[in-house]
Amino acid sequence: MLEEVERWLTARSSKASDWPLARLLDAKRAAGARISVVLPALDEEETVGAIVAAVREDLMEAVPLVDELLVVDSGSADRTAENAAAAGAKVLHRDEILPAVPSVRGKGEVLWRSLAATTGDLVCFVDADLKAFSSTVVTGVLGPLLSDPDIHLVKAMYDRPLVAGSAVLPAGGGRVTELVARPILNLHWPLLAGFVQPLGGEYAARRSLLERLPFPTGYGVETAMLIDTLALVGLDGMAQVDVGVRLHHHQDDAGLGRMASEIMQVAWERLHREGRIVPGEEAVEPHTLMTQFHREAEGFAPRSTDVTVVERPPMRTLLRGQELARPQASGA
Ligand SMILES: O=c1ccn([C@@H]2O[C@H](COP(=O)(O)OP(=O)(O)O[C@H]3O[C@H](CO)[C@@H](O)[C@H](O)[C@H]3O)[C@@H](O)[C@H]2O)c(=O)[nH]1
Ligand SMILES: O=C(O)[C@H](O)COP(=O)(O)O
Repeated sequence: MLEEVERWLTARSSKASDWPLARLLDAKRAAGARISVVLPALDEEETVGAIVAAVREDLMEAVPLVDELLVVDSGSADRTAENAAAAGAKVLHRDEILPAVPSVRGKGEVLWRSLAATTGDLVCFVDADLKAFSSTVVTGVLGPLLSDPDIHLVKAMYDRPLVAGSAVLPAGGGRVTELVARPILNLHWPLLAGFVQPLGGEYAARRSLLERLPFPTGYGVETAMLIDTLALVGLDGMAQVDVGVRLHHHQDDAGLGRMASEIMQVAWERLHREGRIVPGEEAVEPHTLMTQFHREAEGFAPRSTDVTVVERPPMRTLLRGQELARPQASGA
């Protein structure tokens, strides 16, 4: 590990219990900051309601910490939107935000759109598939931002059990993190090697940072955010907070393979932008049709999926000079 990372780990790591509510409320009042919590959600009817209810009850009704709670529906076919609204969130379908810009699929797309539909100076993102959720995830990642103006992005860190059938193994989750993202970051951005959960979906940031970042529309969004934030604010502008244990819905191996491809593309693209990959005379673009196999009665059947990464420009460039019509939300 680089010495700088060792120093950063000591200086910029904390625990959720280091950030009690009373301290955050004082800091929020002093800073005059508004706080938005955003959940990106695609077919999360089983879990979204409990997460919304916890944030609403603990951080909006019991105390005035969170000012705005938005679920962005990423095109769900189930009752995600209804359940989120019933639990007390504002709910917007991705197509209702910036309607003049046609939507594409993906998590990064809805995170990007959420910036145009929220007003918080601080924005906290939380995945909508978390089980046994505690609102200390939100207070934890807000803590360093509320108490230190030099911090711009705070990621949650946690243990990652792996649920396999009815068994819950205490570790082993975060397979793409361990097999793809961590090796890439260590190889090419060793300053980011101290992040325990670089891919985690629970983090908070200043709007002033988020609106300056490009957003890959899919699962490359967290990898891009770490690399681009490092370039914009430096390692000391980032922090991480231990929030305990995280249980979530696991994707199958094929889904994780496609996620890994997107993460690799986002990383290669940034190496290219940083001038670290110099193309030969005949540059060859990556082949972005990914072939995977499944067993059928006759043998292995190939299935190809387009894993092309689309990138949205920094929201600031889009909003500049434009009057944004804030969309009407369903639910509270
Ligand atoms: O097209 C999509 C896909 C996902 N989601 C939501 O995004 C969140 C995370 O998606 P999920 O499929 O559960 O991701 P993971 O397999 O858990 O992937 C991990 O790694 C990804 C890559 O960094 C991160 O985006 C995730 O937040 C992180 O949990 C969930 O609320 C999803 O409903 C969308 O809104 N739209
Ligand atoms: O962060 C990751 O590596 C992916 O979300 C996969 O996580 P899982 O192995 O816990 O499903």
